[in-house]
Amino acid sequence: MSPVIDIAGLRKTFRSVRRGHRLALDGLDLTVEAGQVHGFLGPNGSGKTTTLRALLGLVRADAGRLRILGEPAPDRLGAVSSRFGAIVESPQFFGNFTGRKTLQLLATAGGVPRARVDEVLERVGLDGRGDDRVRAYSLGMRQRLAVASALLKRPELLILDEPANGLDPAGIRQMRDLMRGLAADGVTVLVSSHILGEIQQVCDWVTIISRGRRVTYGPVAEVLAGHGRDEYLVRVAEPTRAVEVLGAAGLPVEARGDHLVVAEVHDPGDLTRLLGEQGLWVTELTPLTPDLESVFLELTGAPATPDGPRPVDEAGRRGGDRDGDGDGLIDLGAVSWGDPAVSR
Ligand SMILES: Nc1ncnc2c1ncn2[C@@H]1O[C@H](COP(=O)(O)OP(=O)(O)OP(=O)(O)O)[C@@H](O)[C@H]1O
Repeated sequence: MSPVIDIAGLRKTFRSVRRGHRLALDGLDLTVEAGQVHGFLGPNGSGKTTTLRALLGLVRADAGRLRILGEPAPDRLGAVSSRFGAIVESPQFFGNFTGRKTLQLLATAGGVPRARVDEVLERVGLDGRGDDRVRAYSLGMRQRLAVASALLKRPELLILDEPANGLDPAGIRQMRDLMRGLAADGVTVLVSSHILGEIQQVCDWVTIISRGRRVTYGPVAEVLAGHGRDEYLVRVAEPTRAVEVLGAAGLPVEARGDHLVVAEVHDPGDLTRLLGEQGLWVTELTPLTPDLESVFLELTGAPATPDGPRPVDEAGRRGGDRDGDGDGLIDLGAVSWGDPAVSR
């Protein structure tokens, strides 16, 4: 089966008279197979949003292959537009409308039966709040409303750009549960995020990019294992003497609290034998697996920072909302229907 998203050699340079040329994508590759919950990670400015915008026909790439659901993008997006949903821009909602009314309007515009509105409200956990005005929604609820709108057409693929940005821990957890639920329903999800702990919990695959290029990809567990440094956490009765013994054997060792961290341990049996021969009995021995945060830092040279694109609806609050009362406009294009034509 062909990949759901297949991007190869994608290049994009932004040219501006004032700021000159900026290479945003430098031959980027991204492959997402059906059924994956695929994390798309990279530092600020590494090209994640530009990649997604190019895929959706919102920006024109200079070179490269873009395919979505087997069709070349952007030329044949129309043929598959009913099969995917995307939240890549900042959707703005009209604050005076209820969540339900908002979705009903979007359903009508998209030719979706209105009965579907209740289903998606329930799917994103807004069923109890569907009759509240959007202006009373928290940021997390607005994010979930945006996801609900993208789900109206029962997409088999959902593309989410920074869905957890700006959310508090409870909102992040709800978004995580929502993505897990979608995955359980068989929806393929491509999600970009800076919140790597979340990605590690939710995604089974990951692609990490830096400066417009892919630097690693694969199943999360494999990517983490591939960057392990054979480190072990050791607890031993006489740590000071253990440091001497291990150091003399050429193993890098450092004290961490009342434990030792020993690196370059290819066989943990060697470690227990070395210490045991000196009468130092190991009471605890735990392999240290790197987390996504440390792998990300190692590969990109940059920490994952949370100040990415504006979260859902904030654009409406900042710029599109002249009287400052939280009313934005419903922007059908912002919540992409998989038809990039309306978003341009
Ligand atoms: N419309 C534009 N005009 C000029 N430069 C742009 C434009 N859009 C993006 N860029 C530049 O392209 C590069 C990649 O930006 P992009 O928004 O794709 O990165 P990103 O990985 O999504 O970053 P973030 O996580 O901060 O959103 C950056 O240097 C950015 O400044």
